[in-house]
This record gives sequence, C-alpha cells and structure tokens, in this order.
Amino acid sequence: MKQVVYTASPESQQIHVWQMNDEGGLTLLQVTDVAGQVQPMVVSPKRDFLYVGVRPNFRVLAFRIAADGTLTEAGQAPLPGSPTHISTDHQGKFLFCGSYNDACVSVSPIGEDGIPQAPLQVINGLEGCHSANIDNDNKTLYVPALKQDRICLFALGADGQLTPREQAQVTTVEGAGPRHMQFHPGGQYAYCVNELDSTVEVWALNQGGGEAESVQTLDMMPPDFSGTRWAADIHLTPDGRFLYACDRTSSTLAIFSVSELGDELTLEGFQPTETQPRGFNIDHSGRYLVAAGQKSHHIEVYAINEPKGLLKPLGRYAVGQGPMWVVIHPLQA
Ligand SMILES: O=C1O[C@H](COP(=O)(O)O)[C@@H](O)[C@H](O)[C@H]1O
Repeated sequence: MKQVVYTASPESQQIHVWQMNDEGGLTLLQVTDVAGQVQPMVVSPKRDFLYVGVRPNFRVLAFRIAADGTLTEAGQAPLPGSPTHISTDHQGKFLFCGSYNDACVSVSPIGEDGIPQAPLQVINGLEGCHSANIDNDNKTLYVPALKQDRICLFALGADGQLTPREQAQVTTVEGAGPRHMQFHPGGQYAYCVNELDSTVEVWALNQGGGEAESVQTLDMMPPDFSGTRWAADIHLTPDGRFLYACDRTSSTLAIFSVSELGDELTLEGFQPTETQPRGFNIDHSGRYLVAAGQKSHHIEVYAINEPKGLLKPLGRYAVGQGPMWVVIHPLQA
C-alpha cells in the first residue's frame, strides 16, 4: 500500500509531505509553505482534499491532493475561532471545528467542489473545546469541553445543524480534561484521552439513541512517573485491536490492547518517544505509527508488532519547527 504522511509545523508555517514505503520508510516529497500557523489537519472522506486549520487569521485552507499525494492550495473559508481540531462528517458534506481558546464548535458546509464555506452554525459556551468527533453512523457528534470535564452530544441533522441529544452531555471525573476521541470499528465503544489526569476512558455508546456511559478508566502513565500529567492524542489501529495515547511531559506513548468487542482495554506497555509528542497517527495498514515531537522538531516512525502492539523504532526524520499534527493518506492503487 502506497501512503503519504502529512505533518504540520506551525512555528515554521509548513506542511511536510512524505511518501511512506511498504517497510515504513519515509522520503520527503514536498514542503508547502503556508501563510499562517498550520495546526489541525484532516483528509476529506473522498480523499481528494486536505483541510488545514490556520491562525492567527482563523481560516480553514483546502489543499487539493494530487495522485502522488502532493498538495496545491485550492480555496479557503473563515472560521469563528482559533482552530484546535477539525474533522468532517463521513459523507464529506460538513466540516467541524473545535476551538479551545474561543470555547466553541462550528459547522461549515463543504461545497460540491470540495471547498469549505463560511460556518452555518456556531455553538458557544464549550470551555476548552478540544475536538469534534462524529460517530460511525454519522448521527452523533461528540464534543469534549476540556475545562468543563464534559463531553457534549449533538445530533447531526441532514442540513448540518447540531441539536443537543436528549442526553446532552456526559461528565468525566473532576479535573480529567477530556480531549481527543476514537471510535471502535464496531461502533459500540469510544475511547477518550483525558489531558489533565492522563487517563484513557472507555465509553459505551448507544449509537441510534446517541447516548454514552463510562465503562472503564485506565491510567496511561508509567508507574514511577510523578510529574505533571499532560496527555494529548489518541489513535486506534484500523482493525480496532491496539490503542495508543501520548503524554507530553513524560514523552511516552502508552500501548493498550483492545478486547474483541471493544469494551475493555489492557495496558501492554510504554514507548519512549520524541520530546513533547502532541500529535501522532497510525497508517491505514495498521502496521506503522508516526509520532511528532513538538520540542524535538522530528517525527519518528515505529513498527506495530504482534501480539501486543508494542512499538519498534524504525527511523526518525527532521521536519519543520514545532510539529504537532500527523495525518496519513492512502494513495489509490
Ligand atoms: O494542548 C493544549 O491545547 C490547548 C489549545 O491549544 P491551541 O493550540 O488550540 O491553542 C492549549 O491551550 C493547552 O494548554 C494545551 O495543553
């Protein structure tokens, strides 16, 4: 499988485009200079655009993805706040943006041409809004508000309007700070990394009804750790068997195996990684993990090994300054 890795480096205002070979090796294809600090990124469901949030002039940029994975800027649209996280619904009709500093989530329509437009809805009052996560059946948007220790549940309408679900929110323990989420392929469970107490929480979902219930919370720190906990990102292998979460103070990746149903995690080990890993991702074959060091200005590729999902370092590469977001895109065969 041919794949391309995109890394966003806001301090040098660059997106690096890397070709990934079958053995997990990377070759630099392109460095795109961007007018602004590039942060969250997501590939459209049709895999023809990379959407990138920039600041201080809050906008989403749309880059057309060529057959070899290289990028050409094709359009842009305003955003209502500093983009902390962007995502789309599974049909590629709407783009969601969560803003931590501006405490809001927004919905922007995506035109037939693939270019996002101005927001059609902005929901305020979400203190520390850190991400917007659509469930597998494209019906419920889960929005963690980190500073309020809650995850808000919104129904997504056909017109893109968000309406609070009957169960409008679920809460974590005080001071947990819910941040980023992943959904099990079966759709019955989601996993949330809590930034402030560095835990991973398993949520049982009632997909049709848009409800959630906490069923397991696991510490993700090495037992001898005594510093300030500062978790960031979370990702699941495509087959749902292994889950990873990173902590920035300790610069570690915690490794979990996932039960077949998705309801139970087992901590398998820890992998020391690049300094201050704020973003990482997993390739589409589920064989490689790529982590970015916000303070090392490098990315590192790991092989995901059976039977426990432990990681083996394969190679590290210099990128731009302050890399903090990683997206992996499979090229058409
Ligand atoms: O990782 C973090 O994210 C928030 C928001 O980040 P921003 O890039 O959208 O400004 C940040 O303020 C918080 O301190 C940090 O832990």
